[in-house]
Amino acid sequence: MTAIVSLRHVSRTFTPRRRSSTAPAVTAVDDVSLDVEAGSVTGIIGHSGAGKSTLVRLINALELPDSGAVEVGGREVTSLSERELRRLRSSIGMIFQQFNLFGSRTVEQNVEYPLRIAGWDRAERSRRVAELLAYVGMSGAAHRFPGQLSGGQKQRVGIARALATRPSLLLADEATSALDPNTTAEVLELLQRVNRDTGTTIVVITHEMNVVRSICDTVAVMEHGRLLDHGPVYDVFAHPRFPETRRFIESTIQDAPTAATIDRLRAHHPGTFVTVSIVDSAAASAGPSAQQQVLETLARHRSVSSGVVFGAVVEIAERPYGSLTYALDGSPDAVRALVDDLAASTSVTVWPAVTPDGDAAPPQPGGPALVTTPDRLEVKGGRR
Ligand SMILES: Nc1ncnc2c1ncn2[C@@H]1O[C@H](COP(=O)(O)OP(=O)(O)OP(=O)(O)O)[C@@H](O)[C@H]1O
Repeated sequence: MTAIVSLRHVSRTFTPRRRSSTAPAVTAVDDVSLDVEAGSVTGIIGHSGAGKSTLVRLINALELPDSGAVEVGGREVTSLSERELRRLRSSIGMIFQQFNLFGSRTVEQNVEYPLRIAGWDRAERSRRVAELLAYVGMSGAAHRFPGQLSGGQKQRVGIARALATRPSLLLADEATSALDPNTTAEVLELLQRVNRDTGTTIVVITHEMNVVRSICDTVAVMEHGRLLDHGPVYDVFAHPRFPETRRFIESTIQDAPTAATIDRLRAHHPGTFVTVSIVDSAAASAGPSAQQQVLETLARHRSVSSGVVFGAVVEIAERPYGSLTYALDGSPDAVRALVDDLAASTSVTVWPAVTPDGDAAPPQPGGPALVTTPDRLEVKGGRR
């Protein structure tokens, strides 16, 4: 794999313009090293102020780093002349949250604009514009003005315009943040199609993990200018190293039942509740039904009866991710042995047991649950 963008220890600090200002300097990007692989869809996720837009401006050379190296297409940006910088900028497609279309020009003229700047002749321009509008499903709106379009349609035009000169890199800065969920899904699908059809590398800047989960194959999490987790999307979801990343994941996926859900389920199901993770285990590649078969076989062997009471499984990067929760009924020793069997290959959460009179034995419902993994045994805290 080759990197189309390579950042090495890049920092950018903004100092107040006026000497008299008491505002502190802000390090918007702080010692970031990151490769964007050619042909990938890479997500950069972070809250407002994390430094995402500054990172984008460093990639398209609208900002230069105070220290570190930014390489785009194999060329170090600080070594480029003003003319080369302009050429680099125009070779990168950009789409924006607020679309940035010319309100006084038609859809067709908006898409044609970068081709004019790049010096394409009239016949070529008109062929290319027709092709692009057909590709984004906007042929019927060629003579309309942006003010007559919905947000989703405006973004389709924005994408057509960004692709006009066939850039190898497309930067999408919060491209779906102004759109409703259905329109967001349509625009993300279009971006994914662009990536698959043309091999264009796409860098998606977002504060929504849902966007990352939908189309990215790699993700970088930013906070206070620093890069936290970074890697293939599935790996970051499966093994977040930072609590901020975990919180982003929880904002898009409920990958296990909450203690309150467990309490509700107990009203209908007896037995010991265990939540078995479908992450990074053999079952993760084979899917939830394979995991269920494994559990049923082990349960029969231990004379424990089992039934699924809750499932939280989604697909990430075309692999299943989440958990299944079972009610296990059998002697305490047999259940314990079964949990040990399961924990040999994946992470297992044992929810507090229930006493014969129906109350949860200590620890109380909502209290700690015992988590067993192949290499650790720990008590997991409180209500989630
Ligand atoms: N030109 C500038 N001058 C001074 N401070 C700036 C400048 N650009 C960015 N900053 C500061 O740098 C920090 C990071 O800003 P940046 O816009 O890169 O974050 P972001 O993650 O894109 O946030 P948002 O999603 O709100 O745009 C913020 O504290 C911001 O105020």
